Amino acid sequence: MRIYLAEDYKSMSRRAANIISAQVITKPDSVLGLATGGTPVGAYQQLVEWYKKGDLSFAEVKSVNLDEYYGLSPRHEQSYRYFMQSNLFDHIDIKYENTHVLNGLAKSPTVECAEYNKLIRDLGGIDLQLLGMGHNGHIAFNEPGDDFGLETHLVNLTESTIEANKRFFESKDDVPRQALSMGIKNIMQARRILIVVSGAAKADIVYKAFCGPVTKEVPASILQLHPDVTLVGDKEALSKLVEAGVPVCG
Ligand SMILES: O=P(O)(O)OC[C@H]1O[C@](O)(CO)[C@@H](O)[C@@H]1O
Repeated sequence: MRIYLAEDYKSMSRRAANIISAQVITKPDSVLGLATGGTPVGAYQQLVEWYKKGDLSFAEVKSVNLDEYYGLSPRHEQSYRYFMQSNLFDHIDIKYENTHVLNGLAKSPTVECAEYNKLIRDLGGIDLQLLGMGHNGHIAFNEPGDDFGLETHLVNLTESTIEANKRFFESKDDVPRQALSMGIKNIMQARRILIVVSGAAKADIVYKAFCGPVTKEVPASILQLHPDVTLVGDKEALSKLVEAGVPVCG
């Protein structure tokens, strides 16, 4: 695993965007696994900036997103489809039909999830998977205790995730209680993984995930077993790793 320590959120975002753009430049038809949440927003802004300068094209890129709230329409401002359009897709030359986000209004979550697994396989798998990490160690919406062997599935969100995400909604009651999410198995099958973390509130869970035991109670800890993971974080989020003497690159 490579760990990059960045001075602040902006340089963390720039480093993450560098890794994504290197993937796209070296393989223009890459399949990118994309993430939502607050942390990757800066990396998406940086990619848009480089695209606008003419340094980067996503014309052949295909994308699959990690997750979507179950019950939200893609047009809902807090849906992850909406997030991806407004933070990235609407500003670059990726083709809409090459972008894939789970359908939060699917009548049958079972069918939707099975089709998504098939889609990922038909695309040839994910070249680079971008991840954020929840305060309880979740990746995508794989919550503590979820089976590591699961593929895309319907998840009941934990109280801690609902609490953390209520900032995006008018009230806590508006936060959906379920989501469709890629499973740990889909994530671990990606060829490369890039995980971004920011802020002091993530320091403890980052330490547990990367220095603690691999356990279902900390879903991100499974990443210790992936052969190609890059962790990019700012000083605050990586502080406990640094204190423990884990080697990091600047
Ligand atoms: O980057 P943030 O906003 O801390 O979110 C962390 C994680 O939580 C989620 O937003 C889901 O709650 C994930 O998509 C993300 O990886």
